[in-house]
Amino acid sequence: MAAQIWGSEKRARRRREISAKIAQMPELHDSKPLPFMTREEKIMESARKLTILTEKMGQIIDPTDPAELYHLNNEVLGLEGNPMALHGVMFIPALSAQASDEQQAKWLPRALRREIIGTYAQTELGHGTNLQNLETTATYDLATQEFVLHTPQITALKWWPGNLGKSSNYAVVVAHMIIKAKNYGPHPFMVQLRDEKTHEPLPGITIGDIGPKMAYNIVDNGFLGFNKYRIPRTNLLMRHTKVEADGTYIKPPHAKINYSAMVHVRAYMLTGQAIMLASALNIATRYSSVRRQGQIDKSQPEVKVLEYQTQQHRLFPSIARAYAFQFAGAETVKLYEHVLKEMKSGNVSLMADLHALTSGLKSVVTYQTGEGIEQARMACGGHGYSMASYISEIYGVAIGGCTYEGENMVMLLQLARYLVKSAALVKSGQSSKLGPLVAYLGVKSEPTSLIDRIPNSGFTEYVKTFQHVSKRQTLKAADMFFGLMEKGEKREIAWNKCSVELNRASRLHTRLFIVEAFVRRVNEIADIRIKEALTDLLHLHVNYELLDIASYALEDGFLSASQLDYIRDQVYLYLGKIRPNAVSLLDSWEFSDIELRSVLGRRDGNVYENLFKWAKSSPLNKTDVLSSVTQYLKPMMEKARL
Ligand SMILES: CCCCCCCC(=O)SCCNC(=O)CCNC(=O)[C@H](O)C(C)(C)COP(=O)(O)OP(=O)(O)OC[C@H]1O[C@@H](n2cnc3c(N)ncnc32)[C@H](O)[C@@H]1OP(=O)(O)O
Ligand SMILES: Cc1cc2nc3c(=O)[nH]c(=O)nc-3n(C[C@H](O)[C@H](O)[C@H](O)COP(=O)(O)OP(=O)(O)OC[C@H]3O[C@@H](n4cnc5c(N)ncnc54)[C@H](O)[C@@H]3O)c2cc1C
Repeated sequence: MAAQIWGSEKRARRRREISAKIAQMPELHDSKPLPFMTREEKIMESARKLTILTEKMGQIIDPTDPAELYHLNNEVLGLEGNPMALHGVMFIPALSAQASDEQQAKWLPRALRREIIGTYAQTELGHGTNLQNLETTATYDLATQEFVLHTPQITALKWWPGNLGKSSNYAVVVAHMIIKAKNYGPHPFMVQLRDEKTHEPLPGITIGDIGPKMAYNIVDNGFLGFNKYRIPRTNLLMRHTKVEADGTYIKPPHAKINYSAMVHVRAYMLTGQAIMLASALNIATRYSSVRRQGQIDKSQPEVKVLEYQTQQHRLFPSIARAYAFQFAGAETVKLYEHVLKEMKSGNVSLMADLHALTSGLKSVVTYQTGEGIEQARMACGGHGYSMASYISEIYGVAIGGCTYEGENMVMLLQLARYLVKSAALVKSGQSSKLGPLVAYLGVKSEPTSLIDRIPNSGFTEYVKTFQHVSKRQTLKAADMFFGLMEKGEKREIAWNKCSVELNRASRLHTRLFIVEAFVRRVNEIADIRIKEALTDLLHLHVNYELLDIASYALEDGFLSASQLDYIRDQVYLYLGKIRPNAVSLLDSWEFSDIELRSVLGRRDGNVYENLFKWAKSSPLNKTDVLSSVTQYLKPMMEKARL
């Protein structure tokens, strides 16, 4: 199963080997539980481990393999981030996709050797979503052949970029490029921020940390201002766009090619989200098979809470989602790598499809991951609320994904643009022009669903039902939009008035893609035992998801009430079938105790003894009487007693 999750037996084996090596290297372990550290201590601890990793990485992993590096970071540095999180996630990808060969030769080896630390500085205090209205400017000075970076007012301060505040000395900065008074829109520039020797900010740069956040606090998300700060012309990233010495602008082959670093993260973050969801579920499911509370049959002893159907219903559909996200994520990364290769050689024809797909997936996956993690926390009762479970930290980090890389509503609307264009093709009889991801929009469906009506139909009738609701909602939302415009409404106003319906279409389309990715994977599996376990999970997935969106299929009578009863019964049937496999389905992800950082989710199940040990190690328990008591509470009580 680990081979299915991680992509191959070799990958699963390598992960195991890496974890085993890390287990033998105490210098790479947290020196004390992270929840007991201040933010400064956590940052220090992370930097300490990061430096050792930089030295010893070659002994533990193949540093050229991104999957091994990702695993190493997860184990050693953890999900709260590290001082170089954005260096790997965005800085290097931005340089790789947008810098010319010559620029790459100059900067990439230094970045890869970690001679410099970089980030991606795009979002500003006043604007994040609406990139067209960013306010930082890069004005070309023809006389000196330099760009002058400037922050015209407080809202133009870069705000949020990870590791910008304290760790990075370079950044890819996005600024409006102005040449001879003409604004060419946002472009990426390579900018040195700090002196390489002293790490002091360079003159003309104002920089710092934006303060503590809901989670992810090892990362120093920062602010950055420029006061007429000059960089050479050749620091504009010039793989796709060029500015010649005389100010001549050579435009890129696709208007949005400079957005590729964002698409990179959107494609890769799906597996990251799957891992966080599976981690929280692993903790909650293990704990649920240790925790005993109440009886189902009063004549029997107390049961493990995992025996309760409500507990299973709370956890198992999310287990199925974690697998589904992992499989859909693997497909997306493959597609991204393919499109990136094509893009580098000038073929931009697939960018729109990739953008639409990743926009929808990013939004649905982060939202459902958040839902699943929160359910996992509640499934642990009181102990889930303790930081000893570590689930609240996983939740805080995971839901950041709903916001970064494009706020979810906004990204769903990006997918909706693509769906509406596709709907227009269907309506004008041009279905043959539909891309493969939306081809189903042009296919006539049966008048009613055949779920429960055709024996041994596998998952076909489920997929057709998801296709039907997605198609119907897309065409309905598009009709609403076109109808408003026909009535004379301006395009943008009509769009806003339909946006809730449009986003519903985007969600349904994305959920269909996730179901199909899960079905494709299960169909490929040769090992009969693995196939059987995953088929059960897929049964739960399709039935649970369909029940969740049933109103769309009921409103036009595509599903009947009796079919709905059947679907509901299937959910209960598969909850029971999955129960014996539940812990194993999560243990198969092979998270080590070091990586999970959870007292509740320990592999050995020795929860109570370790909870007590953990509590005793709380800094508050260093003394029996706190100074807050001697200074305030004790005098208050004494006064009251007089
Ligand atoms: C581990 C944790 C790490 C955390 C890392 C987090 C890092 C960050 O958050 S970095 C900052 C991320 N910021 C964002 O994601 C900002 C979100 N905003 C955007 O991406 C854009 O403003 C966006 C896409 C919403 C709108 O862009 P805009 O330029 O205004 O275009 P818009 O007018 O809406 O669309 C124009 C066309 O471009 C297309 N388009 C937009 N983006 C892309 C793209 N990336 N690829 C291809 N086409 C695109 C649209 O589909 C549309 O096509 P059409 O006209 O055919 O329908
Ligand atoms: C943990 C974290 C890490 C980050 N890291 C980085 C980084 O490394 N580099 C970087 O540059 N940035 C980073 N960001 C910033 C992040 O990318 C932005 O916060 C994000 O893109 C959302 O933009 P915003 O803050 O402007 O939200 P807003 O757009 O102000 O969103 C507020 C509300 O307005 C709605 N809204 C906005 N526009 C529309 C619209 N057109 N239609 C409908 N509704 C709309 C949204 O849906 C939302 O409900 C990070 C943010 C976080 C939380």
